[in-house]
Amino acid sequence: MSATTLVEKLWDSHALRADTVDADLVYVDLHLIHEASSPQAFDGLRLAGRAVRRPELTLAVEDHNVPTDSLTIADPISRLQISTLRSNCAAAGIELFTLGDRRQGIVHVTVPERGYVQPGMTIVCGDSHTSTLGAFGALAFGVGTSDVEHVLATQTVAFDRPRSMAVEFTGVPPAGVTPKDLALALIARIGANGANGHAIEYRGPAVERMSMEGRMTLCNMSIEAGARAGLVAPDEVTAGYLRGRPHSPTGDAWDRARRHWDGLRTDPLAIFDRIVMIDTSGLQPYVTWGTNPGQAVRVDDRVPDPAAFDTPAARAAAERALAYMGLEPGTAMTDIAIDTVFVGSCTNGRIEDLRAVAEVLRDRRVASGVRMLVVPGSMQVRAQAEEEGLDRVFIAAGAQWRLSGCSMCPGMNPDRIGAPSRCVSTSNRNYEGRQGPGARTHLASPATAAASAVLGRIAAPGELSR
Ligand SMILES: CC(C)[C@H](C(=O)O)[C@@H](O)C(=O)O
Ligand code: SF4
Repeated sequence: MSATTLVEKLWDSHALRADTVDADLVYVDLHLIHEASSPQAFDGLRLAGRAVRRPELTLAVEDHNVPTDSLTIADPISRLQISTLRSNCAAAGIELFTLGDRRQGIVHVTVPERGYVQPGMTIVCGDSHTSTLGAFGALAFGVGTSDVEHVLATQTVAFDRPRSMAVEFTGVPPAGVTPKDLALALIARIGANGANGHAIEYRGPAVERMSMEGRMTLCNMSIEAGARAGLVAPDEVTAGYLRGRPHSPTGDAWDRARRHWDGLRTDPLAIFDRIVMIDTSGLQPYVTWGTNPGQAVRVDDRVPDPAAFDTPAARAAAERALAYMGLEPGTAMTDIAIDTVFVGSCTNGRIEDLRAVAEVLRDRRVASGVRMLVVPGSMQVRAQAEEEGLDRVFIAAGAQWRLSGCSMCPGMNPDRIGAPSRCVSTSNRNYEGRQGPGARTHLASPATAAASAVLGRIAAPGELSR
């Protein structure tokens, strides 16, 4: 048998190879749904007179439209989205983590935390950042709403086989350089479309040493490089994370699962369509200056001059981005004043992220005139943070400590910011108006966001080292 990559192994064990049509038919082990992308899918199902094929392999979460300061949904559109999800799930017998439930949170944070996501699985959700779950050595990808309907009806999805790309992170990252910085550095290097059509396997010593939380951050951002999925081969770190979670296997089933997971790796002689190598020992914290995640520089660098870009398209994109962002070429990133800081999202709303923020904020204050929201990625993260006393650090510093949800990441709930706000955000998207009409977003790591909150301007975590 020829040597294969991990993605090929997962694909071959779940896909019916199509000879006559363009796409393969992939069996879905776990289907996740949320209120923002599922209503039309259920409508379609009803119109066609079909039932949900495998409700027990489907899980639903309320996350995009929920408020994070109250259990009451005041906004009528959000209320409708949520009540629609509730009635669809009740009618189909689908388990739902509702607002107020201790299992509620952002789908990509709470579901893996509960042990549902295991190596070797195929997982889809009508949400691009489903790639997060590839951190477990699963093939996890986002699908459109019409695909959600198809999965509900058949437990399969038609999909083109992705091309394979290896991203190898070597070396040891310097202090203050986090998985988010690795992701931003990668996208700055290859561009926001650099991995189009590919599934990225993250490898190398820096990934092997990374926690599951860090691997999820990395896989989450794969989409922002244009990739369809990102994944990491399962290892001891994966098993250590999964052991004892509510839905992890136990007893003999655990032993069998471990043996299965051991085989889930890329063969030594397997060939990737593309390989990118990045030495992490030379990296610094990154922050975006523009309106796509690839428009990023080191925090200690300057806003670039559009004239310096290679192609007319890149020059035009940079000019437009700078106009929207209200920035002048040559300005030091650390001279850019900010008024909002958002810590949270499926990229950086996990416990390690909150610990990193608390470490910076302890015995310090958020600068006057800066509004800072700290929003746990799940209610379990919230409970854990409170057990560790992190909430008290945030509140003492003057930040707001919230319930869980997508919050300020997508501008789809009350946590919106308006023009002319400038926000350092730990989320993953910075296009025009993403966090609210006219809002300007600078993507960065939790540590960078916290340092920026304290100094009232974009700042590197190292500027506040103790
Ligand atoms: C609303 C949802 C479909 C969307 C996505 O697909 O990613 C959202 O989560 C986002 O981050 O923009
Ligand atoms: S936190 Fe942001 S990126 Fe993640 S699922 Fe919610 S809206 Fe999408």
